[in-house]
Amino acid sequence: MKTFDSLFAELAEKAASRPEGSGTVAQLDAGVHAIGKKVVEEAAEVWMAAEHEGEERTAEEISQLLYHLQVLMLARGLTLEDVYAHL
Ligand SMILES: N=c1c2ncn([C@@H]3O[C@H](COP(=O)(O)OP(=O)(O)OP(=O)(O)O)[C@@H](O)[C@H]3O)c2ncn1[C@@H]1O[C@H](COP(=O)(O)O)[C@@H](O)[C@H]1O
Repeated sequence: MKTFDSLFAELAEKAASRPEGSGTVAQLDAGVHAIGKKVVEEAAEVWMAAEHEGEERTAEEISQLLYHLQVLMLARGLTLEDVYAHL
């Protein structure tokens, strides 16, 4: 099963190798402003799912929020250690 750390490693590799058709590369090219909007959008979807939908939908929305947070980290050149230092 994919984990937060293994997804980040996968996304970092995509950012470096820039494979054709990668949504992550497209997001990174769109920039911090666009990625930030996706983070806010996904956060709202997490909130709505948690209030009005079931566990499965809520978990799915949370996974999407985690993904977009990781893309934002990469766009800003942050590592997992940079974030974990504050946990
Ligand atoms: N885990 C994810 C992931 N979670 C969410 N997303 C993106 O976030 C979107 C979800 O947003 P919504 O559900 O709001 O759908 P939407 O509004 O129709 O999406 P958009 O039109 O805004 O793209 C999806 O369409 C994906 O673009 C993800 N995109 C990629 N991954 C994983 O990241 C890795 C690299 O992916 P690529 O860079 O695409 O190869 C792979 O392992 C993927 O499984």
